[in-house]
Amino acid sequence: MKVAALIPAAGSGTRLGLGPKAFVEVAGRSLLARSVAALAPHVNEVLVALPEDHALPPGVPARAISGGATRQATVHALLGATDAEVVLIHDAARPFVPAAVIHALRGAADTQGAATAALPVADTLVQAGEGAQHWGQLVPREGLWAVQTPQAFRRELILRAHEAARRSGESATDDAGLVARLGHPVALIPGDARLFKVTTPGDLQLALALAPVWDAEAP
Ligand SMILES: Nc1ccn([C@@H]2O[C@H](COP(=O)(O)OP(=O)(O)OP(=O)(O)O)[C@@H](O)[C@H]2O)c(=O)n1
Ligand SMILES: C[C@](O)(CO)[C@H](O)COP(=O)(O)O
Repeated sequence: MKVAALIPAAGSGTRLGLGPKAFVEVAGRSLLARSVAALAPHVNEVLVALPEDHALPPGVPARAISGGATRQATVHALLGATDAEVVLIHDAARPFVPAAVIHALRGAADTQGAATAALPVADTLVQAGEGAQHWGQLVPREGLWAVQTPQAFRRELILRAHEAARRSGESATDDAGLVARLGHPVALIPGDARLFKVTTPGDLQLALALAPVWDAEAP
């Protein structure tokens, strides 16, 4: 069965403030290069979507297309550029991807069609009340998970979910959410704290601290 890794990397990195985020380097390797290197050994092809005016850096073993105006549009373009039966969709902005999570997702996609990495929420949650920064109502955290990537799908299913969203004009912050909207179950696979998304300057500091440990453990 042909499996593809699809890596949306076309974002502008506004919150990080260092230009297109996928090209930002952590300990000598870009976020994009790290994500590709983590997924490539587990799939038959790697496809990345880049900002329109950017080329794939040398030495990154992938095929590149141009992304869209939103993450959802970018993933839709990636889905149209592969004929793989199973796809692993993974944010370039999550550079540390444990192999065990990839294996678990692959298995779940084969048996259940759709699966995402996710972690049970560990903090107290509150809905802000009047004024964005005032305590409103406590949100019980039991049963709540924070969703990560990779997310794994039978391509036919995730493509159907994206097409349905296009037709209805709906958007979602991730791909598993679009599948759930079809009424199809999505398996929650325990992710990993190291799969955090590099979104803000603070996240980049965490990535810089983790990289030497991660690189020392890499096979
Ligand atoms: N039009 C877009 C927007 C986002 N992404 C990708 O989706 C992932 C998650 O998005 P996010 O962390 O929000 O990245 P940016 O959109 O670059 O960040 P910001 O919102 O701060 O601009 C990233 O790998 C990003 O490159 C994409 O491929 N195409
Ligand atoms: C796909 C995602 O990483 C799952 O948590 C997340 O929804 C992306 O959100 P962003 O607003 O594009 O950063």
